[in-house]
Amino acid sequence: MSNNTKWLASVQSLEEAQSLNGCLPDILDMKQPAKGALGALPVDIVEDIVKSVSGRCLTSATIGDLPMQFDVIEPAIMNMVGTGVDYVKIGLFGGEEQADCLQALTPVIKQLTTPVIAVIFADRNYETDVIEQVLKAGFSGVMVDTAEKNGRSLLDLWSIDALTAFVNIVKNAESLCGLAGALRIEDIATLRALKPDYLGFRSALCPERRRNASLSATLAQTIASELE
Ligand SMILES: O=C[C@H](O)COP(=O)(O)O
Repeated sequence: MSNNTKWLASVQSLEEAQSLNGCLPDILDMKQPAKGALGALPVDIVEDIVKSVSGRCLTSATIGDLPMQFDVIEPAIMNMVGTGVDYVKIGLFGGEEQADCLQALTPVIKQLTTPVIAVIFADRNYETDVIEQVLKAGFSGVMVDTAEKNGRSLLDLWSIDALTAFVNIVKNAESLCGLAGALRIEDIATLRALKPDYLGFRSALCPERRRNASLSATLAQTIASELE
């Protein structure tokens, strides 16, 4: 919720996390890109990374690309909370069950001390009041990302007007606001001008934007410098 846009880097292993020791992001995010947009890493790997980071930056972890069913999502949130991560991120993949699932999750999310971030997707369809539903459900932040990792970026899918409206609604609700989705280093200046709290990166950290490959600390350094 500050005026300076920070950055989030998604890593898929302890080795990748340690390769960023010289230029840690504001949020070190843990996910398994090969398993989807928000593919989950095993909890023991998340625990190892949280220990290795040891409070030098914030951490987040995703729970996987899961159906919008309370009985599936609630235990996955609790498992990830148990790792000691600073934020848990859950993807809202849309569909008829989503509104009921959000309602059922509300008391769980509100009583957790670990903040939970909702991720919506620029390439999914939602009820028109989805952001309001998310804000009411007690999430500490809302990110927009892309569900299909097919090369189309957030800026290919949403206009600047739509992004501005999103950032303003989320920030006016005093909730954290993040933008992600195959962002390119060249997009940083445009997106930063909208004043989101975070920009999130995976593809841009990887040589040739191959998000399942290993990330490059040099690309991470470039992103960090752009955001300085
Ligand atoms: O949360 C940020 C995501 O990891 C972004 O991944 P991406 O840049 O490959 O779309």
